[in-house]
Amino acid sequence: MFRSGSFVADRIDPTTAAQQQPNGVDLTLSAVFEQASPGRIDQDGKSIGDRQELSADDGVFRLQPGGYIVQYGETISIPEEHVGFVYPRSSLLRNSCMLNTAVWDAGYEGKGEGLLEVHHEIEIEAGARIAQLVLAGADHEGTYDGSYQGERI
Ligand SMILES: O=c1ccn([C@H]2C[C@H](O)[C@@H](COP(=O)(O)OP(=O)(O)OP(=O)(O)O)O2)c(=O)[nH]1
Repeated sequence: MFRSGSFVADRIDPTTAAQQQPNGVDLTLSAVFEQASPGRIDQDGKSIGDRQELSADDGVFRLQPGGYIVQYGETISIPEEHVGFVYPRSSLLRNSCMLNTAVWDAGYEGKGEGLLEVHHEIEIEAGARIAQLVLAGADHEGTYDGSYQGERI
């Protein structure tokens, strides 16, 4: 069962009333990066390539078509017996952009990242809402203990 927006809001810091939705909580855009060197995925391990942070122009990111790593402004705590999913705000895809996301594990805590695909030039204000986190009840063995645990908190 998916939990309500108010349940999700209690696991996100900070949150405002404007971020709370019926079924989840909106996440805001904190920082934008362009990948600058290759990463690597091995059978056992991985490394993340270098990246270059983009600066906002008068508080606005003006993004040309391409792929960008985005960081969210909120610390997310996925409670035990739950799994999290992040979806793009539909206004992004209505503007020819897409946010690619993965699974948010039980026990993870941190400010995560997503991949923003820009298919047509777009302007996004720093701090604007770009995504929504929902939480579903889930069985699991163990909790998240990987290299991203506690990132940026
Ligand atoms: O779109 C997403 C999805 C997940 N996460 C966070 C929460 C998740 O619990 C953590 C690790 O994700 P995952 O397990 O998919 O990463 P991995 O590449 O397998 O890393 P690890 O080896 O640490 O498990 O990253 C994000 O920041 N963005």
